[in-house]
Amino acid sequence: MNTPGTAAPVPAVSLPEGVTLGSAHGVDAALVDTPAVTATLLLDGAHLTSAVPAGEQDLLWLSPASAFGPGEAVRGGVPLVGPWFGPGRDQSQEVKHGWLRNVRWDLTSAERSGDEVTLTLTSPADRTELSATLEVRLGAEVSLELTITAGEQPLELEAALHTYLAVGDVRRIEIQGLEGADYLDNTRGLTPDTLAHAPLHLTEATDRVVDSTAEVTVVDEAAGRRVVSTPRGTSRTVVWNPWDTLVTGMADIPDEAWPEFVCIEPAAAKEGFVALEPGASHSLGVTYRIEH
Ligand SMILES: O=P(O)(O)OC[C@H]1O[C@@H](O)[C@H](O)[C@@H](O)[C@@H]1O
Repeated sequence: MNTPGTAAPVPAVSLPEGVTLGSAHGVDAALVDTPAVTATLLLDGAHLTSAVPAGEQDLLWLSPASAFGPGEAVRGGVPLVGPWFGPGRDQSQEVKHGWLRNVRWDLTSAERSGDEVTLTLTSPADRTELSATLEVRLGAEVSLELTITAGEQPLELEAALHTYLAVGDVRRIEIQGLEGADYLDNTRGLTPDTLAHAPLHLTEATDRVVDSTAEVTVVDEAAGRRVVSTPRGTSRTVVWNPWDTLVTGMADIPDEAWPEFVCIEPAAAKEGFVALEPGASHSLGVTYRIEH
């Protein structure tokens, strides 16, 4: 077995042209480079940290101050949240957002069709309360599908794809698709509220669990693009940015970097959790498309 960051891991699966196993940020990673896309996926947390469709800027933001390595929660990209969200529905969990992002995953398949690559990873077998599979499709569009299967006990599953979308300036984006939806405001102790019947513009620290399964479009004038986020198998969409007020308490985001991202998180969270009988599965996914 390799020590992360010292040598390329030996692939247990055959890798198509355009996919290599190597190192990124000092840890083991699957690296994708085809005419359609370049991407980096860390095996710690099955964490997609970069996805650059040809001719585009990175879909994803990654903090220059992020930690990397076994057990670390990477700041940016697409952290996998689950099997609970935040502190859990009863607020009792010490590890925020669950453990999926803190464990090492196995790359179990890498396939290429044309210039599109699909990577499949599985959660470690010693976590028996559930097994999880992440399928990441990388091409002109970027798609993730997280499937969770309960172990021998019923599982009240919360999960999210905690995507950090890179934006030109979060103060100038427009978020379309959530108009009129109910939400819980996590900056006000989960107070229930309702979004206006108008596109959303962020003006302050925002942490909202929105009761919506709709497609969301982030209109990013500063970057000259729109990012369309199409969720599947979700019950909620979380919108988060710490702004200048909350970023000061976060060691892994430089104080001046908060305008560079918005988290739009397809989720099954809070009362939108999924009740799984032993052995039953649920899939939650999202597809990203960049438009001009
Ligand atoms: O710092 P973490 O654990 O990655 O979480 C970041 C944010 O993630 C969001 O999903 C939560 O709604 C926020 O409350 C939280 O602050």
